Amino acid sequence: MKKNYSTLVNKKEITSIAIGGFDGMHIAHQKLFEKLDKNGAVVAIESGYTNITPKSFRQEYTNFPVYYYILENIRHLDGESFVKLLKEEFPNLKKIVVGFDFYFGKNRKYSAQNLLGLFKGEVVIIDEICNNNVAIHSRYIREFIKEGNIKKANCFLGREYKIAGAQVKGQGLGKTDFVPTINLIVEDFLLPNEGVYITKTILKDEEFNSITFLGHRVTTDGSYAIETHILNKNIEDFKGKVEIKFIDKLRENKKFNSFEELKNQINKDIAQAENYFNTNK
Ligand SMILES: Cc1cc2nc3c(=O)[nH]c(=O)nc-3n(C[C@H](O)[C@H](O)[C@H](O)COP(=O)(O)O)c2cc1C
Ligand SMILES: Nc1ncnc2c1ncn2[C@@H]1O[C@H](COP(=O)(O)OP(=O)(O)O)[C@@H](O)[C@H]1O
Repeated sequence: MKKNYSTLVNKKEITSIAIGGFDGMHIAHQKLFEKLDKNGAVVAIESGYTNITPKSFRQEYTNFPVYYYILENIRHLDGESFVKLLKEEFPNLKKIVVGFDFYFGKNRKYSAQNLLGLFKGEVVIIDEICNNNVAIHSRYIREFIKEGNIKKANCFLGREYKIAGAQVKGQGLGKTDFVPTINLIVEDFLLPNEGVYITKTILKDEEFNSITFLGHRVTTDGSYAIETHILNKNIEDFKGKVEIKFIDKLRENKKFNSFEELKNQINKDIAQAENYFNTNK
């Protein structure tokens, strides 16, 4: 896990910044961060639409401190005022790093190229970063997650897609009729589509191999649930924060004619997940 800047470093010490939305903190974003010096910082402009790394979750994926600015508060600025604001915020700023498609100011009128004339310091513009000729962008990662294409999403992220939530009470059926699961409620994060996933689950900083079901429990009460079963471990009444890292999708959600059929399928899912973990140690 990366640093947690609960108290951010003094902005006067910052000499370089990377600017953007940075939802996902994906591979291309990390390429920008590589151009920062040791007193670098990430300036994350919050659009309100971030759902891969929502709110303050971006800090987890970089060692540089992340400063958040609300897009609504700065989108009206002209080029000079935007650069002036950056200079006021970071008085010792010497270098700005942005990508080829960075636009800012009123009506996104100003481009990365305009920064070269506006900022009296070094401006680094990163060329488009691609994976197999496809540009890496958070909008594509969102599509992959939504369609359950976790492998592709992870490939663009450069890590496993992770969501966080809080434990909630389930139907109480898992333990007796199926397998025990931790049910959770997730806010802000984009959820993969309905189905069964090979996952890792983090409980109180400890990571466990797991299998996770997301979807409407069409075989039981029909309600939407996110529930994770920790493999080969008995977890008694866990309460608190739950994090889930997605590895791959196993199958779609399905309605079974009996609890017994669902239980048989769940056992098969578990065997498949175990097989994955045994062969990918
Ligand atoms: C690995 C796994 C796969 C599951 N697959 C399905 C499914 O395909 N269809 C379905 O209706 N419910 C499925 N469920 C959800 C069960 O219906 C659920 O675990 C059960 O209703 C118990 O819920 P509870 O934990 O709230 O008591 C699955 C659960 C797990 C753990
Ligand atoms: N594929 C990429 N190649 C180069 N730079 C990129 C790429 N994706 C984003 N950037 C840069 O990273 C910063 C954050 O961009 P942002 O718009 O938040 O990313 P995304 O396009 O993934 O949503 C911007 O300066 C942007 O120009």
